[in-house]
Amino acid sequence: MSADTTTSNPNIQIREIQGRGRGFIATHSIKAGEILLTDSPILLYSANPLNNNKNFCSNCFISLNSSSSSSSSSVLTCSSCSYHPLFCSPICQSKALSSSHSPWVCQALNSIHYTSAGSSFDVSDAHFLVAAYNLAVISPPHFRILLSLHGIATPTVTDPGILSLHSLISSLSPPQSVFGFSLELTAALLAKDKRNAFAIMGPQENGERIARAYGIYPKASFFNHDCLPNAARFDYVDTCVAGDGRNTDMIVRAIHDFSEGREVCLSYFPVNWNYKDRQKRLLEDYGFVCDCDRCKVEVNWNDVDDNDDSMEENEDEQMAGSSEDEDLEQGEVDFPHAYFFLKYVCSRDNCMGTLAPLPPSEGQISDVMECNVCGKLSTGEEIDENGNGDGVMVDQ
Ligand SMILES: C[S@@+](CC[C@H](N)C(=O)[O-])C[C@H]1O[C@@H](n2cnc3c(N)ncnc32)[C@H](O)[C@@H]1O
Repeated sequence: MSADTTTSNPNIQIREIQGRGRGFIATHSIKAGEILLTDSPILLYSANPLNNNKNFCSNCFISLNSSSSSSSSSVLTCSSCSYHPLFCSPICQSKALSSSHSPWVCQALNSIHYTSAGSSFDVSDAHFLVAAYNLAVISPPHFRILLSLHGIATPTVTDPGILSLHSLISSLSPPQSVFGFSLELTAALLAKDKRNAFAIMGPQENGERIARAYGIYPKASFFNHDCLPNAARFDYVDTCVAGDGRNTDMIVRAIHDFSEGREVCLSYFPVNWNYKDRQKRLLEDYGFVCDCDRCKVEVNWNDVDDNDDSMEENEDEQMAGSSEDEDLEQGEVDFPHAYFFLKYVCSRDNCMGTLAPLPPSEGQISDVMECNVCGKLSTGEEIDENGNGDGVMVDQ
């Protein structure tokens, strides 16, 4: 099955790249902050479907306390559900009841709700499978796209986790579709999810950001990984009009200028992860050994094997010593990518988000950087929403 590899941005194109499958290549020089891709999910499912629904709309995942959503008095529910998913508006309720929360999904999630305590399956994986088998019925073209994404299951499925999830879905009498229902299909779907799902992060009441939902994005799934990415993804789940279906769109922007012919890469996790954790995650969840420029340097660090904070320590050493020419030279050898952390990693405590400039305006690159985790806008100093340098930190 071939995937649709067209994009609406003529400056990037999906191509086959040796040893990396498909990926995005810049077909023109790219400007810092440029919007490279806007993508809508073909499938969304809650990160915590059974316990954490009261704060977010179960359809569009906007915060029910957000100024963009309806007031809490008009929050709607599904009368058939014992775990009470909530909807931010009549539009979301009606969309959900005919798609993501169809009668079969409703019945399946209720059943999972009753059987999940003490069971061996992962509830989030179970919810993904319910959403995916539902997609096969409500939107076969989208299901075909899901099947065309990267990720294959082993020919003989023996993984106890997959076997138990398949038996659970089987007991829920999934609706019939042209794609059928089989252990192989269940395993393939789980592989697609593992390789391609993006977490949609949003702030909780205490300000901490958690994954509210996971989404499969048909175009963004073609971004390969680099431990020093040149693009970053932004989501604005609480800042759009509830029910318009666009607040779960993902926007990918260039972090800095780069030239035609370069591959456009995201980092699949926060860039401050150390070498060992990065390699482990990439091998276990994505099936490859990373040999990017940063990994080629960090593989030689002595403390790579036994120090979990190796990257941070080397970075601190480099920054602390940078006033001395001699130390700087040594730091450049040990950690030539320190500039990335100084320039493109958020300095807010415990944030570690990636910074990219706001989109260029009339060809002019913006000097306002936005953090893709905490949303802080900054230039050299903190600035407010209107771009004024008054020392105010802006939460979004
Ligand atoms: C989200 S998909 C990216 C698109 C994928 N290359 C394709 O052909 O559809 C993730 C998969 O791409 C491949 N990949 C991503 N980054 C890579 C890298 N830096 N080196 C090698 N393979 C990579 C791995 O197979 C990974 O599981």
